[in-house]
Amino acid sequence: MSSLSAASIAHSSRSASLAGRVRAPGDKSISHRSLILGLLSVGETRIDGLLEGEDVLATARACRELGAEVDRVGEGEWRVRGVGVGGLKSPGKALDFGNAGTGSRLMMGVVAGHPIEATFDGDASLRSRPMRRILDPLEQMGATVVFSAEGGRLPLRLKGADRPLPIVYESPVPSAQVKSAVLFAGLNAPGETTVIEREATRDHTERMLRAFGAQVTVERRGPHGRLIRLVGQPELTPAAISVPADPSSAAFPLVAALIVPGSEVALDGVMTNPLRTGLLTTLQEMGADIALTNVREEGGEEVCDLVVRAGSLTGVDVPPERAPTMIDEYPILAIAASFAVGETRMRGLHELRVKESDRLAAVHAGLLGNGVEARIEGDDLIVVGCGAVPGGGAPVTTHLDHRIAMSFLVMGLASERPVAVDDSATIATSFPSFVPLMRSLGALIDFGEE
Ligand SMILES: O=C(O)C1=C[C@@H](OP(=O)(O)O)[C@@H](O)[C@H](O)C1
Ligand SMILES: C=C(OP(=O)(O)O)C(=O)O
Repeated sequence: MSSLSAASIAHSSRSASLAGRVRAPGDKSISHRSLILGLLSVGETRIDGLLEGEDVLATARACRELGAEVDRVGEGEWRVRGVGVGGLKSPGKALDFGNAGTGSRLMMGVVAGHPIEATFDGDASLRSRPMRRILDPLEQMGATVVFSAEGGRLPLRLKGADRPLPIVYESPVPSAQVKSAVLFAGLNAPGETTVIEREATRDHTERMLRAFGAQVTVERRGPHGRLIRLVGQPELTPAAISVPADPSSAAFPLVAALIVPGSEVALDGVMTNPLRTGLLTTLQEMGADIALTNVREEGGEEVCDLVVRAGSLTGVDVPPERAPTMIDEYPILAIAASFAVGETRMRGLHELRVKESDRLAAVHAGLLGNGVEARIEGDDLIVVGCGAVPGGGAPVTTHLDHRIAMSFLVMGLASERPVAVDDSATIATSFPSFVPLMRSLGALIDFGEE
């Protein structure tokens, strides 16, 4: 362990049964979009339950640079006084999005639809991620890349279109970020902007645009796809947004409760938008004891309280078409799968290779190191659970990836020996309260080497 930087090493150790009732922080996707739609409306948008993670804070700073007044008035309570579609100004300095794919890509769409210029930058992880998938449609709409690193990567400077063209765009990748960037650019284009997706991805942009007064229609297209139409140049009116708890963050205490024997944990107000529930479906197929109680609506989304009890799990086959509904949850599913009896095959995970890290490789390496049999076949990850407690004991390299850090810290709560991650600071990008929340349930997580 001596090769790891001491500052943010963390480790988790085998814990007694977890118990309690907690609420995961606000949804990251909705938090980014709340600020951006606030910027694009005229008047005051009031946000409650905003995720105050590093990724979202970078979006808040970018909104200020582009002309909005953005104020924090209490814990998770924010006010945005926007400038309206068409009213943005060029930022005086580079927009630094840190680790955030969503913030940077959605904001590229916003800038592309305005006659302004902005430089986008980020950390080493974000600088390595592909941006061509976003730049291709935005160039078709009239935006220009003034400069970029190799392959269209960050840092890059984008000049927005003087008169953005409404386009019909069929995305070659299943990505809510691509869809949202095109729709945000289309807001300032005359006429109808259309996005066709072969596989439906999270629809928060569509739902929230409607809540802010834009005309958006959605049709089914093929067995899994959708066609989305947006009428450009609306006057967006501010909305009051109550951000529901993030299912992608709730996934960590959820899986911890399943694998630590004797646990019973309640997770309050978890969003159950059907395009985000792939992990719940999969865990239930594995035999997990998860009750969905008190189903209700919050902030235009269905939410419920989950009651989770530890128990045995069985390996399953996860079909590729489910990937968009659980794309960020595969690392923690792989941890659940290592405690299950039998093989879990997760199919069609090519998109995992271009997240904050190559998650397919990072998960595979972490599992092997900690004594779990796993293999990669093409785009599939196969985890061979033997129904027993994994050995643990090996340090995990997180590659600036918050979900790798949290997943392996969960693994250590039920492994024979502690599991350490080399960088827990990265967790603050999406779940700054992860360690205290997990400790409040009884999880043994500590900083430094064990
Ligand atoms: O639109 C969003 O809020 C997100 C979309 C997904 O990315 P892709 O669009 O690259 O699949 C997801 O991985 C990310 O955490 C959040
Ligand atoms: C992929 C993720 O986020 P982003 O693309 O916004 O960096 C994530 O949070 O798992």
